[in-house]
Amino acid sequence: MKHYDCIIIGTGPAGQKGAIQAAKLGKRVAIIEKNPVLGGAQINTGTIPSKALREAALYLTGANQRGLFGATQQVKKHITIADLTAISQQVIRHEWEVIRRQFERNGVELLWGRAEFEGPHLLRVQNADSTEVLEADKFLITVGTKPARPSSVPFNEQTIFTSDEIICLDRLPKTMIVVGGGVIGVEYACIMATLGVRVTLVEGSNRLLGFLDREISDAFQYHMRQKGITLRLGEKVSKIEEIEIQNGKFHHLVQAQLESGKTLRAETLLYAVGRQGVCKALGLDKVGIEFDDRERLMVNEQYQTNVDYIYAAGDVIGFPSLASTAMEQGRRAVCHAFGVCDVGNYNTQLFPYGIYAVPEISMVGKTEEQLTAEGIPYESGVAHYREIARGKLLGDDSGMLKLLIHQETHKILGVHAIGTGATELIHIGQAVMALNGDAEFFINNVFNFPTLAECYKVAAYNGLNKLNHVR
Ligand SMILES: Cc1cc2nc3c(=O)[nH]c(=O)nc-3n(C[C@H](O)[C@H](O)[C@H](O)COP(=O)(O)OP(=O)(O)OC[C@H]3O[C@@H](n4cnc5c(N)ncnc54)[C@H](O)[C@@H]3O)c2cc1C
Ligand SMILES: NC(=O)c1ccc[n+]([C@@H]2O[C@H](COP(=O)([O-])OP(=O)(O)OC[C@H]3O[C@@H](n4cnc5c(N)ncnc54)[C@H](O)[C@@H]3O)[C@@H](O)[C@H]2O)c1
Repeated sequence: MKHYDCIIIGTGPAGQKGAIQAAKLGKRVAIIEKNPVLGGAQINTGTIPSKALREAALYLTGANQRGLFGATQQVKKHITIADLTAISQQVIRHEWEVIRRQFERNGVELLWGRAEFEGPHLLRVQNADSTEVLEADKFLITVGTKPARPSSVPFNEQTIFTSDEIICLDRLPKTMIVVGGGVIGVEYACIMATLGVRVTLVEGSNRLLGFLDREISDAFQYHMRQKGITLRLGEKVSKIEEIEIQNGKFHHLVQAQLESGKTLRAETLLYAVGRQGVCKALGLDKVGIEFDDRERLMVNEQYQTNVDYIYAAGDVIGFPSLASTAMEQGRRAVCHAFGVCDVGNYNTQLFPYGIYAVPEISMVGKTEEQLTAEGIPYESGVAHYREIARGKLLGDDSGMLKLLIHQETHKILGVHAIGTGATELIHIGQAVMALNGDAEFFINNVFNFPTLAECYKVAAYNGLNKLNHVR
């Protein structure tokens, strides 16, 4: 029987970074993957495909150029699904290769098959050709999640689908209903609307992306409506079915019945109401680990499950369920497993959110609503892209960046941005916050010009000027 120092289950971002970290510590490490491709949701169905589709849509339609050059910059008149998928497949293939080479270079053994615990320290790996039982001192479970697929929804992969299948559509529909206004729902609604698809988005709560600062989510909802997206907020879908109507000729449509009595019809429907774990298949009863009703695992601050030699990281442990945080969790879990304590301070509250909608949104730290609820005195400082030279050059007149500044200490408590480059811009604020910086940092330092980073200066002036009147 082969023996390893560490076995990692799943090659998504949490597994990848955990495996490389274990190899760098000189450990004998194997990583197991049940799918025929590497990279998990990050590379194959989630982060990279959706972001590649977004880039392709923005480029081919010229949507990111319109402000400055007018609406005539469309690169291609009739955009086909083949144009879009060609671009994302190219990126996906490149990413597979990057991961494969990283494993090879670092001596990580890659084994293909479905992993299942057989007993303490024993894991069975089964594929179409063979079954093998492996032994290890430590394990890291990074099996991720899959889209929720209730049996009441008649999924057919072509007109009623989840985010796993949207990237395999064989044609661009004229109309789409998106059920769920979480990050997946809003990102795809924006991409499709950019491509000229008429989108109706149904969200159960009264507001999209309720974790965002209210001013930003209000601005975003305005943008979505401006793009022609119909928002049905505070509405729940009670029934989804395929129907056939005769209107001169036969049309196959999808019909969504809302609890309020409304009926929606479209050519296609994306169902994006959250994700579900895959722990049932792991044989966790053999090692004494339990999971919750959504098949998520509980871990402590070191990412240990209740069985101390079995760790878990990434989406399988729930919030915040991001590729970015999954990578760091995987690395930290392995460091702890092998007694490496010097992994640097990590403020688990201070990770950024990047939402690749159109426009981009990003945030780090607290929102105005949270600070108010916690009784923390703050002032806001705002910069609008239209008053920043780089914003004008980019043709983005509606972007903005907001700093939340402590009224007494001037420390930065939160940064919120919407507009071009928001997901990159946020890291300047994140670094200043992590280093316990204040608004004066932005005033007293010189930034490249013209850049969007100037927003930080303008927002700091704006906030500090307001505070001068409070003294
Ligand atoms: C549409 C979409 C867009 C997203 N966009 C972003 C984004 O822009 N930014 C961001 O940070 N995050 C984004 N995410 C979230 C991100 O993709 C996930 O947080 C991340 O992939 C989780 O990584 P993971 O390693 O935990 O699991 P996964 O990436 O899900 O990988 C788990 C792997 O484990 C394998 N596996 C499962 N069970 C077994 C088993 N029994 N044996 C062997 N292998 C097994 C699976 O096949 C899979 O390859 C997005 C997600 C989706 C769905
Ligand atoms: N850019 C990014 O970082 C990014 C992008 C995509 C996905 N993700 C990750 O993927 C995970 C899953 O995303 P998601 O959007 O599927 O889930 P989610 O849980 O974030 O959102 C689901 C939404 O559906 C709504 N909903 C539920 N039932 C409904 C019904 N019957 N009718 C109408 N609305 C209903 C909920 O109110 C909720 O707003 C997230 O946790 C996120 O972290 C991240």
